[in-house]
Amino acid sequence: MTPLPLTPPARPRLGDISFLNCAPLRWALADGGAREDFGVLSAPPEALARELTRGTLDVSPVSLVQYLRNTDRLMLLPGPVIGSDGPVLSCHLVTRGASPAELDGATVALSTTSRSTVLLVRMLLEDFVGVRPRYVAHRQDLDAMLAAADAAVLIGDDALRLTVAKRPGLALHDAGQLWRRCTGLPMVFAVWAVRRQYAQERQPQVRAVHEALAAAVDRARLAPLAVAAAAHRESLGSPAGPVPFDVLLRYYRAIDYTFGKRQLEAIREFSRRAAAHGEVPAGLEPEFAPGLAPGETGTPPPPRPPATRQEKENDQAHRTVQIQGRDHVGNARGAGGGACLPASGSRGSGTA
Ligand SMILES: C=C(O[C@@H]1C=C(C(=O)O)C=C[C@H]1O)C(=O)O
Repeated sequence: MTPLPLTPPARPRLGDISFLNCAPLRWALADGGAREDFGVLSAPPEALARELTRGTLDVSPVSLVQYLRNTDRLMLLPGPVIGSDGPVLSCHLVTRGASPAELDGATVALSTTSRSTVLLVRMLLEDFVGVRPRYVAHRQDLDAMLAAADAAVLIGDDALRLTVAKRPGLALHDAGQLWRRCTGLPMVFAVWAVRRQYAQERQPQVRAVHEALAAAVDRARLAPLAVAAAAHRESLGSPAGPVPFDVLLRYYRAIDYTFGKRQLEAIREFSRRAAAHGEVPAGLEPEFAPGLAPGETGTPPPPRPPATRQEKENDQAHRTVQIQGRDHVGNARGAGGGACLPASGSRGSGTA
């Protein structure tokens, strides 16, 4: 008879993005009682990617670009993802009123907190609009970024707060919405990745993490009011001030944790474009942890609320784009190079 181990196997060590985009999962893991099954580290995405590749975390959400740059060490969980099928509300190109087409030769400050959105915006500007800005990496601080540059790309709670704060003269261009307009695809900003070695040696643990996350996504979807209330309480502790409850309700209708066929297609499209820019290796194919079949994570999201007049107009504009010519990585793009992008941003009060 094999003796029982004296100590139980170490709990899987999970990363948790310390932004409001993961508040629904924090709430649901705690509410469902699964939180105690894991060791959890909450940190910004770039710190989580560092810890995961160093081996001090086992499974973590990481920026899509960080996954694509580390496929030799990481594998994918087939869900959840942090994505949006349209505006995401928390990943913006911010200008002083300029449209993307007016940024040729301009300086754009790129937040060092982001890996995916900063590359996404560069690809949108260069591949779809056809402008060539100059880029500077900058700590995420909007005022300092706009003092040093003509435009800034920022993500997370700082960007979400901008969609509610009235900042006269500023135009917000939602990165999720721009990508959707230009490609017709959802955007996947972050994925849950597992260390390759851990995925191979600890299949039952990886399965348990995946199941707990899928159950958390389901639990959060069924309780939008409790989720928004919990996120609002979290935001009360921030020096930047609370995010209103109704904004959070809207935010969690925009954020989509689903990992289905369209998200896989979106990852492939992003990866292909990023490779054409020399930012990730060419020819990558997403690889899932052994034993975990890709499929939809959780139940389908609830139907979207009826479109506003503005959204209907945007949609109409998207449908009437004439596809003409090819961009420099060989993709069809709209007439005039930037036809899938709006002529000007929404000034002062955000895109939502
Ligand atoms: C939607 C978001 O997703 C994120 C965007 C990331 C990026 O741009 O690299 C990384 C992780 C996620 O936090 C957000 O932060 O607002």
